[in-house]
Amino acid sequence: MKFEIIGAGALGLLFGAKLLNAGHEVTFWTRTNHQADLLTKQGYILEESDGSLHQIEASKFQAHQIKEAVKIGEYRENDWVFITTKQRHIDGELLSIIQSLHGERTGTLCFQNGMGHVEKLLTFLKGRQIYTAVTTEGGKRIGTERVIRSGVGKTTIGIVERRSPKSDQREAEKGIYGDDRGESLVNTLDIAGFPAFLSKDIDREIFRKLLINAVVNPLTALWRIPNGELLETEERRNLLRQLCQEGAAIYQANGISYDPALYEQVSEVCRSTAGNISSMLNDVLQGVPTEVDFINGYLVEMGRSAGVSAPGHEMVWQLIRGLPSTNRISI
Ligand SMILES: NC(=O)C1=CN([C@@H]2O[C@H](COP(=O)(O)OP(=O)(O)OC[C@H]3O[C@@H](n4cnc5c(N)ncnc54)[C@H](OP(=O)(O)O)[C@@H]3O)[C@@H](O)[C@H]2O)C=CC1
Ligand SMILES: CC(C)(CO)C(=O)C(=O)O
Repeated sequence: MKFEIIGAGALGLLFGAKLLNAGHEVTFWTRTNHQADLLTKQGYILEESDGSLHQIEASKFQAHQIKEAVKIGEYRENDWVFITTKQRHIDGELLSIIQSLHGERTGTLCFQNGMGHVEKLLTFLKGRQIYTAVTTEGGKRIGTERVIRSGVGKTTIGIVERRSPKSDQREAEKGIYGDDRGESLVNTLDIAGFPAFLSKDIDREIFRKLLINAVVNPLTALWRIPNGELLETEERRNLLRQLCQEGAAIYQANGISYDPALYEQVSEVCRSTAGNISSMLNDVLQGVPTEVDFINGYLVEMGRSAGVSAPGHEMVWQLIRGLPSTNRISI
């Protein structure tokens, strides 16, 4: 298969490496010319979860700056465009560039945590197949030259539909080739080494992950602790419980189904990813903007529109937004 990967960060490089090793064609589209140059000169290293190192030879793939896509990418005969940038990178400019990478039967798969990007994609890429991946894979990028797979996760994909009365068109598309295409991607990912599943109800997975991220990410980022340490004290567990309860009330008011054993589910994620630095803590430590607006911010707005207040989520949202980008005070 032919893959275009937009965003050669942690997740893009991880998926790209293993798809290349499985014999697929991969082109990386980077924000800067500098990164594309380095990748095409030196390749990069994948450090697997068992510590083994795999050199990804530069001769095996292409890498270009995204701005080149309009010139050289127009209507390529590709199978999939993977969007592996952060939420905040998906703006009008990127969306119109993404359009030029689509051939007749290209599918789009987006990997972002949080909410907001899907609606943008559905609006911009009208008539295209948009899939979402909900993944618990853990990728960490070290410079341009190395990506670490911190844990083997599970990747669930599904075709998304517009959450508005205009859903008829998407339903029709799904009927034509949606599930076949998804199934073939799931098999490809599985063979490449990513445990993958096709969901007929991807919204359920998306909302399940949204709540997990809304509870784990801001608290780990504020307390600067790995996920597992959230369960260590009564104070931390109490706040975890409060955020779960508020999330459940918001979902209930919006008619979104959720697992009643939410706290246990979140605790299980903390245990199974105990050593992980959450993506939000990682962003805070690197001094780059977090995805809190698309996670807790989104949840608070959902609550407001249904008349449900969520003081805990509102507070952690604002606390994260207010964090300084560097530690300026030393004693
Ligand atoms: N890492 C993980 O394990 C997981 C991540 N996710 C989600 O996946 C998404 C990506 O995460 P992650 O890979 O960690 O993020 P990274 O920050 O590592 O990667 C994002 C990449 O996108 C690039 N980029 C930014 N703007 C553009 C653009 N206009 N065109 C092309 N590339 C661009 C960035 O380039 P530059 O560095 O030059 O700015 C960067 O290389 C996030 O939404 C995250 O929530 C979900 C599950 C797990
Ligand atoms: C599941 C969790 C919390 C794992 O770290 C995650 O998705 C993240 O860090 O963004």
